[in-house]
Amino acid sequence: MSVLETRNLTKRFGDVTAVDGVSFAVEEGEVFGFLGPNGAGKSTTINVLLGYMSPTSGSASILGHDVETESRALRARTGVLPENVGVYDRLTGREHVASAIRIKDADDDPERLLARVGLDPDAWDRRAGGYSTGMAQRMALATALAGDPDLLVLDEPQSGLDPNGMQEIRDVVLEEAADGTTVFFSSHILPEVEAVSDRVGVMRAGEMAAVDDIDALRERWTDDTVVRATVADPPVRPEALADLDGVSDVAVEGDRVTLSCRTPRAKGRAVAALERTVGVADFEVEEGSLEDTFTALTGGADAGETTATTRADDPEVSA
Ligand SMILES: Nc1ncnc2c1ncn2[C@@H]1O[C@H](COP(=O)(O)OP(=O)(O)OP(=O)(O)O)[C@@H](O)[C@H]1O
Repeated sequence: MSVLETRNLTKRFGDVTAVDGVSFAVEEGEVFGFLGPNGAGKSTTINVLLGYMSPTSGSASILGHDVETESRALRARTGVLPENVGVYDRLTGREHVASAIRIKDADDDPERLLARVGLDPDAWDRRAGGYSTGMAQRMALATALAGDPDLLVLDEPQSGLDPNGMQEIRDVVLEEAADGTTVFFSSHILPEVEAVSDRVGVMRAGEMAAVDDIDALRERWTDDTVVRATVADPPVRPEALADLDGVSDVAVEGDRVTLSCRTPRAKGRAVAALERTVGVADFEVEEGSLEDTFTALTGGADAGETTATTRADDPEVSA
């Protein structure tokens, strides 16, 4: 069952089309990474999904509830960590979490939730007005977890956190997913998305540029993986290697061979072929990263529509 679904979702602000006919679905129990450069339309999509603003056209549903007409029902089963966390300065962390539990009509223990997100117990009874950004972020995540939601929507959950804090968020996301919670995780921090997501959707200039699982995206969009080997017993015959499935380029210089491989299997085949024929004394592998994928899909972190990169041979990416 799709926990979250959009159909041709469009949101305009005057002349600006922030979200332009976006359709995608998030399935039950998956962690869906939502990527895109600044201004791509991620927050607007999330605001429409949570019923904070109406779409100009198209529709969306969460947990079977229409986001426009049944936003109250869907919010009861959804935990949200918004992009800009607002705190009530005079309330303590404990009071914030207790209030979220009350609103959800749940019976969680506030201390258990605060401990899960790594907020220092010394801070639980201090006013949140004095919290650092990272502390407020942790507290907000604890409120999002109140009532054991079926869907967690996390908008840039790691902003303001140190590496330790980012690791804690990652752990919470993975624990929630293991528990069957569906997680919609919006972030610019690519390694974090890569570490927790089953699939990713990449927005660019209001459109969904691609939706796929991370491995498939990487395979289609990153540069070749490069294998650099020193062989034990030259000379190397480049023709034999170039014939291997998935090997796109071979360069030989004395006992050094550089192979460009389209797929992980091609990499394995190439090293095995070298070992069989001339022996491998040493080798290193340079993998294409998700960073490259992201750049290829969006035309760079700050790119607008005009500089975005597209591939004419990819049916999922409109040029
Ligand atoms: N309330 C608004 N009024 C007018 N334009 C808006 C409004 N909200 C968003 N926009 C515009 O819509 C586009 C998409 O913005 P949005 O905030 O959804 O992108 P984003 O992907 O979340 O970016 P970021 O990662 O920087 O938060 C931008 O061009 C933005 O300027």
